[in-house]
Amino acid sequence: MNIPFTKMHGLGNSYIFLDLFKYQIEEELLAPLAIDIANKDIGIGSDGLILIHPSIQADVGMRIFNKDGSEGKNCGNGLRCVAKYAYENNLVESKTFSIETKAGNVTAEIRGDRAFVEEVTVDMGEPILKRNLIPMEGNADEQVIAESFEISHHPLVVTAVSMGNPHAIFFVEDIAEAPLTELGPIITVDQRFPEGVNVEFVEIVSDKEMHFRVWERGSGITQGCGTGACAAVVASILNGFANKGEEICVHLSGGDLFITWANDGHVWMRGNASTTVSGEFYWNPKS
Ligand SMILES: N[C@@H](CCC[C@H](N)C(=O)O)C(=O)O
Repeated sequence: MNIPFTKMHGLGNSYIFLDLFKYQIEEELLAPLAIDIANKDIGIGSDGLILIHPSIQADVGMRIFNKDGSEGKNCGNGLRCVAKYAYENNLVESKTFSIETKAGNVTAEIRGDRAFVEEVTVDMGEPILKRNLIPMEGNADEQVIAESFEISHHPLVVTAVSMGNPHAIFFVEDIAEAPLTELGPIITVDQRFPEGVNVEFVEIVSDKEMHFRVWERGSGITQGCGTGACAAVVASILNGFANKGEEICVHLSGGDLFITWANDGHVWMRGNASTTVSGEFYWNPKS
């Protein structure tokens, strides 16, 4: 099979994008395709696969598959890339449009023109804080704010937030010393999170700025995670480290994102997106 693709990234969090406005791929091929195409040795190399597809309920649709072939419900960095692709490729008419995700519809706003989208702002909707909806085991209606979380003899403190996908946030004194490599792969599959979890370590610099590192569910360490940055800002406000209604700069390994948890409850994400290469992937599904 020859599969046309575009590789894009948001702050180094890279995905292979397939334009399903132009062709279709059978459903059962998507997970194995994600695994192969994301593999740097036999494929192209990326943190996963994203489908840009026609939508009935929105102007354009997005589906995201992690590197291990599992499907996520949302992807912040992917959304900015989808918005850039959709506008630059005339899939949408205006600079403000809706994108369907498995977690619901969001609204994207473009800064730039058809030749080059410079920046995208996304209204990510409201964070989900009820424990059973994150989901995390325990008392269904409670929120998970600064709760003791013992793992592998490490006495951690967790705040959990869903942005349509689950995030466990751990505040640390020094981001350089965060036990991401050691604990990321253990926490992400911890049974207290029945659907797994994206794991974030965050160092607060001030009420306007934080450092952030992530172990993504299904993909491992990545340069950044847009939904994770949103969740980290919500968690920092829930813990009293920052304020609602103020834009906060999140320093990810691959660059900066600007996040606001607005007073109406919606989370706004502002940042760039980049296109690196387009081509055809020659794929033998059986190999
Ligand atoms: N990198 C993404 C999130 C991708 C999905 C995530 N790994 C999950 O399984 O929930 C982002 O930028 O938000």
